Amino acid sequence: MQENILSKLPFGTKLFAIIVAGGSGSRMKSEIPKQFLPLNGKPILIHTVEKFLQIPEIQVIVVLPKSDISYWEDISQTNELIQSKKDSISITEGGASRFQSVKNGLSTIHSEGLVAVHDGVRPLINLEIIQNSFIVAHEKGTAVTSVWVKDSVRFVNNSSDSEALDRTKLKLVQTPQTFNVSLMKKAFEVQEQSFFTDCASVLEFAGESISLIDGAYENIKITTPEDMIVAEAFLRTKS
Ligand SMILES: Nc1ccn([C@@H]2O[C@H](COP(=O)(O)OP(=O)(O)OP(=O)(O)O)[C@@H](O)[C@H]2O)c(=O)n1
Ligand SMILES: C[C@](O)(CO)[C@H](O)COP(=O)(O)O
Repeated sequence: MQENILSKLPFGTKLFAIIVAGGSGSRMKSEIPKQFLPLNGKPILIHTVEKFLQIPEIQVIVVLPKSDISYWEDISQTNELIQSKKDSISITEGGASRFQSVKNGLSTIHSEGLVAVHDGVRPLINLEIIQNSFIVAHEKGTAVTSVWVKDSVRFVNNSSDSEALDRTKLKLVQTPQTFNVSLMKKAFEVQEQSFFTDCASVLEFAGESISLIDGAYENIKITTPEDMIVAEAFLRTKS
């Protein structure tokens, strides 16, 4: 049986997950928002929410565009796990940017604890990474999932000038990105900046140091159509 490493947290520590699914999926160019595309017969967002519901004591906040909330309610009605954990899930309206969507989710949290922010379109996340992110966020305040770059990388100065970067110093950032709730709330009081591509950049701007934890290469963000093929292939290896 798998060890529940979350039992190492102080008794009563409140755990939250903000699953951001408030985007429009413009790069996917699909008819329905990409978070609802079926992956092995089940909407991407349902796969993702199910992963977080594996933690018994968690409160999950799903952030969606206003126009998609009733669609989510329809599709989640037939999901046994989600129906059995209805009291552990709430829905919040998204904002114009990822930063705003996260901020809206965060504003629904009114107690101390730890909060994991995860892209609704990263359905291949696993329980071990989620649990580890909570443990490290408890110890250090921040825990940001990442993997080492595998390819060679070049920094492009302009169309005729680029230079090699040292890939042993480069990591790709994923989600979950997990934080102490009050640290995160304080950091998100700031005015939004154009370089806020994730929560780590917001916390860093607020002067916090970012602890990196190991992610997984399979924890891809479904962004463009070929990502669906990759995600389906990964899921097949698990069934
Ligand atoms: N206003 C926004 C924008 C993005 N997201 C969420 O942030 C995650 C990562 O964003 P991305 O993959 O870029 O999603 P989209 O913004 O939907 O896609 P695109 O950039 O191609 O339009 C997604 O789960 C997305 O739904 C969000 O909650 N609110
Ligand atoms: C948060 C993120 O998934 C980390 O890699 C990424 O920054 C989201 O970026 P996007 O432009 O919103 O897809």
